[in-house]
Amino acid sequence: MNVLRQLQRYYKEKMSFLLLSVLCLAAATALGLVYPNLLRKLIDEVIVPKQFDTLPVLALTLIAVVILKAGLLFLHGFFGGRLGNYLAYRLRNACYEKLQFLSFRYYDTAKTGDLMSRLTGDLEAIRNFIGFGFAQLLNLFFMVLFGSMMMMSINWQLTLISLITIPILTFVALRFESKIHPAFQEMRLALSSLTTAVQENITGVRTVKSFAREPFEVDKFALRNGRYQENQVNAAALWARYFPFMELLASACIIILLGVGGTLVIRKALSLGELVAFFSLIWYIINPMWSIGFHINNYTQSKASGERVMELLQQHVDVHDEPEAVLLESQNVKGHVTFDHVTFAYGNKMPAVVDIHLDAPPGTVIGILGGTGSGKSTIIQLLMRAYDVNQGAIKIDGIDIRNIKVQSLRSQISAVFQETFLFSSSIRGNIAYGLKDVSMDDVIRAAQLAKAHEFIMELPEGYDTVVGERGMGLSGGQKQRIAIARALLKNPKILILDDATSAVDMETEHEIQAGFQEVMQGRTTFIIAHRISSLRHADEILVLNEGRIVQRGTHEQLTNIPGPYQDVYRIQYADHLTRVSGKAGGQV
Ligand SMILES: Nc1ncnc2c1ncn2[C@@H]1O[C@H](COP(=O)(O)OP(=O)(O)OP(=O)(O)O)[C@@H](O)[C@H]1O
Repeated sequence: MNVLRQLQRYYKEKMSFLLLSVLCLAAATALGLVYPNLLRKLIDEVIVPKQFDTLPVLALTLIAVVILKAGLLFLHGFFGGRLGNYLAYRLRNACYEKLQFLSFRYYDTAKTGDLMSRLTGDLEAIRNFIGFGFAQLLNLFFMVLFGSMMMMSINWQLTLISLITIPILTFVALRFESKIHPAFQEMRLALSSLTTAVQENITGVRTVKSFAREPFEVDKFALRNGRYQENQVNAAALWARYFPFMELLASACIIILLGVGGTLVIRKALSLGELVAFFSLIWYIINPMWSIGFHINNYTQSKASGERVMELLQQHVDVHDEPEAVLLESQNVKGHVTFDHVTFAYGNKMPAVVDIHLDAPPGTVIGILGGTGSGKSTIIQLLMRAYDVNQGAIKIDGIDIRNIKVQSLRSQISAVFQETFLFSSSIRGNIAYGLKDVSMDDVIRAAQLAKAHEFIMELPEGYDTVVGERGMGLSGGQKQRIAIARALLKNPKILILDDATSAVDMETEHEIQAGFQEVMQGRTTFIIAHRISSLRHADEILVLNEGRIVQRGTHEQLTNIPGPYQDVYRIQYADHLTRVSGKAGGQV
């Protein structure tokens, strides 16, 4: 019950619903005991002595009991439903909130399909158990307790003899529980691997098709589907063995009761009415034993689900606000960024960046150039505090970013990445993402600066055009321009362009950059680019190799000294340089 106890904090305000639901069910169960008593009275006091005058009273009592019991069962369902849905609602919100605040480190390895199945299937199992299963499991106990007490009051010897197989039933049920629980855990894992396969396939459908990997994907899915099926079959085999055995034991109870009870009636040690009442009461013991498997199964499923949901909710958030963290007020932030000998490694890997040292006073433009995997994006990720540095410190206006509230830090930074994510909403909504009270004029101005306005106006519904999931229907360059407009509209103190213009042609890039010059006055900008043309106006350019800064300086300085920057410059400007030197040669 440990995990279910942990879940209590999500429904403790509605604990009264749980109590009411259990009470109503227990009362309905207790009321059910009136039936065998009525039967006994009917046989012993009406039918056998032929005293029919009490029949109407008995009939009316029966009707009243039926109505009352129905009312109690309704209330059990009502309170249970309210409780289960309240818990599911709270858990869903809590999980979603957790997902928002979990750090990038978690998402480096998280699987979308697995998370989706926690938020759907697992939550549903918990909702069912807390809403109904728990009360019903308790009710089994009440049924056995009330039933055996009543039977004892009629004839305790017959009760003990009839219930002789009950310990064996309990033992079998508990053994079954210990086997079905791991089987269910396996099943849930297999299901989440199945949903992960579907989700990844849909997300990466273009890649799959372009590599003609459909047959491979089908086989991969079939393999996982096979594993899921195998798990289902294993669980079904457990059930299949369990049920006949339980039936055998239950039937043994009935046979013993009929044999011994019948003999007692013949010897007049028991009345016929008592035997019939006994026969009806024994189901108060057998029925719970029958369904104990189902309820235990329900319990184990929700326990496994609870563990998976709690595992998500208890994930450590490694980037979080320190108690004394300060809030950055937009109007006071200058945007002075410093990296003080920063070193960082992802997990146990080799450091991705080593001893990075830089000073970017407000309004400066820092260019970062380097080969693939040289650590350019890592520098940016660290500045946004996606990860905490291992050594050194990053400061904004002299404050270590670990001492700044994460949200207020990120609200001062706008980043445009190489890969643009667009939400399935209108273009206007995408540009104004995360901002409140933005006027249409501001949205248009940002789009104009990002050179997106013209193509947006050509779309069927202009700024109200709804883009498909992940921006389907737009070209890579168009998506990038929308992302740039989004970043510009935020009006940040620090702007990061991480290969942000890689998907637009040189001419558009030039135009966008001209726009940047205008809006980036007084803002600190980091530009990561592979094209020298994007970096040449930077105040300082850092050249990275294997996580270390191997060259730094302005474009003019770096082109004049031999080194990687000059090499890249020569390659990218080969045509231009040949033309220039050709002209110079001709003139000589
Ligand atoms: N989330 C991550 N988890 C583990 N290792 C990572 C992660 N992101 C990057 N790395 C590793 O860190 C190193 C630096 O990566 P980074 O993304 O900073 O390079 P980059 O210079 O931006 O490359 P590119 O130009 O290809 O984008 C690489 O060795 C990369 O494999």
